Amino acid sequence: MEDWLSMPKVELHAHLNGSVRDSTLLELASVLGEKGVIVFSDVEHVIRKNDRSLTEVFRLFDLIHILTTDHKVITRITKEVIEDFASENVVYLELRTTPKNNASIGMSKRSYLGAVLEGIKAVTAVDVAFRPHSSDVGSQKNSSLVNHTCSGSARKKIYVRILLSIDRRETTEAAMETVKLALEMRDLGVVGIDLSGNPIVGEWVTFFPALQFAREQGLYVTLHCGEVPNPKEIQAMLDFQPQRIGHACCFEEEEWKTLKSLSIPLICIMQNIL
Ligand SMILES: CNc1ncnc2c1ncn2[C@@H]1O[C@H](COP(=O)(O)O)[C@@H](O)[C@H]1O
Repeated sequence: MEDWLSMPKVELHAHLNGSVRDSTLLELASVLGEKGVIVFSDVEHVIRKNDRSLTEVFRLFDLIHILTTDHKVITRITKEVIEDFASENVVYLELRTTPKNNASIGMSKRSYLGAVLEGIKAVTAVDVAFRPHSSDVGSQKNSSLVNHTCSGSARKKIYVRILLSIDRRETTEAAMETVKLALEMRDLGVVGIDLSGNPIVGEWVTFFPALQFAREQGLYVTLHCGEVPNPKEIQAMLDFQPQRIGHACCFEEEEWKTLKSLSIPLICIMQNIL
């Protein structure tokens, strides 16, 4: 394990709310428990549990979203997640997250992303290089997001890029809003769009217009694909030819062949197996 930890790594499939420390989740749950929003003893074992079915995983995400839906908390978890990956010697981190609208607490997709960006800026334990869109390379915006040491001594450095996720529960309009936000925030390091969420929910036809628009505008697209057997959707996703595909654990032989012939990189196949 120590060899793995010391090795420099790239992390291409980290979901922000899927990477929160258990200790932070328990702390947040305890605060909400004290406020009477949730019953702590009902959720403690859900957080502490290790092996989960896909259904349990998505139930846990619903719980995590109750615990983390607040700008300050989003900023905090972003900072912690980056510092945790850096401490494991991840040198390049693609962090994906689903921008959320929640009018009851004054949260819009834009303000959610703002809280994420604040979290990146708040990292102090390591230097963060947060590359802007190529047209702005070398500009002030870039350097303001890189932490420097006064002494000049070598510090750990992590490159961070953001992907905005479309949740499969979302409508075409909501998906389009996320893509437009990604375009707007491109010079702040948003490099692409991800399609994720519970694989038994939603239809490809709902997300296709937004994903197509993202691609036309030059954003990279990565798709969660084949997490459950769904040959029609898998074919449509392969026809789309995204930059990356995640999971693919229910691919049939022909689908593997197509993936290989199209040279689409596959990421995160182990998550489902483990
Ligand atoms: C197990 N495999 C998976 N398959 C599909 N979607 C997944 C996932 N793991 C995570 N997510 C997606 O990431 C969200 C949590 O992070 P954010 O709120 O976006 O930061 C989940 O709600 C789900 O939409």
